[in-house]
Amino acid sequence: MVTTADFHNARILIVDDQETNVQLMEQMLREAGYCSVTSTMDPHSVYALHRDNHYDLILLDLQMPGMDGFQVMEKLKELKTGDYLPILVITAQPGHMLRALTSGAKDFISKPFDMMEAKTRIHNMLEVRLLYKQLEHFSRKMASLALHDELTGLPNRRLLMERLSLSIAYARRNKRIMAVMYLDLDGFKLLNDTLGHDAGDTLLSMVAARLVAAVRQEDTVARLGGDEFVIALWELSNADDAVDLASKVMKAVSQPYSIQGRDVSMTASVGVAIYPTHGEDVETLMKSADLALYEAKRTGKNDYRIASQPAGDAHS
Ligand SMILES: Nc1nc2c(ncn2[C@@H]2O[C@H](COP(=O)(O)OP(=O)(O)OP(=O)(O)O)[C@@H](O)[C@H]2O)c(=O)[nH]1
Repeated sequence: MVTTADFHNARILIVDDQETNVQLMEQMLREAGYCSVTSTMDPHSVYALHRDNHYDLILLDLQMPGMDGFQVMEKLKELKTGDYLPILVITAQPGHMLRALTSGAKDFISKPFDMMEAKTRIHNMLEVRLLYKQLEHFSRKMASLALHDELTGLPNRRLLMERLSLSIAYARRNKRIMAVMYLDLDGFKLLNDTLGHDAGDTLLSMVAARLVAAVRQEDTVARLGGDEFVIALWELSNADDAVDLASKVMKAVSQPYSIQGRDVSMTASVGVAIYPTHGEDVETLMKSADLALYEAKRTGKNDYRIASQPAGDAHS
């Protein structure tokens, strides 16, 4: 829904070579409650102004010397943002209306204009533009939610799988090694039970930030849900790097936390699987890392284990 505040804060640009017209329009918009109104008398500046300010409405005079409104609209199309161009043309020539509409204008106001009609057309156009922006924002959010964990903002399982596939393909082609690190917090349930779910959420977000800080930018830190995280290590120089990284990640997690004014300690268990030794595809690598993690948990937690063999071979 578009609120009154959205309307009042809408960014409006007036483009007219006649100062009196600009003043009249500015006054009308100000009286109607619009707070973010700017103007230009130079049609050549509209392209750069809109590129930088993303106006919600451009009130465009069609007859201007040097560059007319039609040329301004052509130029604006070069922005190629796939965006809705919010142009309302103002013209004294009835013959220009159809041409303006087919050139990209969304609506028009005829000069001399009736105040009420002009205000209503401006309001209606802004409503469409603001709804369009909300829809865009919403669909971006939905797309991001489909691939990210809402609490921590980290990639979710789906995005992790995509990144792992890419990482394995890269390692295979370049004859490199990469690794999957599976991490699960120790005794997280107790923290939830004693300090509450909100404190648990805060800790999960803090752990996420520490994991991201502990690895390289090209690595992927994902949250699978609950207190389970997986790190896809894009490329390793040698298998020993995985051991160093497991220690580094565990150390990062086990630094004290301050949550709701209390000092909280937490540790993690880690299982590591290395491509190609412990698996040559996503599924086997994940399974190998999971089994190694299970081993670290079983033998006392707060420790890491490197997989011993590809997951599928464990039962053979
Ligand atoms: N605060 C919070 N808790 C969650 C969330 N998702 C899952 N949990 C809780 O996380 C806990 C994870 O359980 P476990 O991993 O089995 O518990 P644990 O105490 O860490 O056990 P170990 O791994 O054996 O050390 C459960 O209590 C879940 O209810 C969440 O988004 N936020």
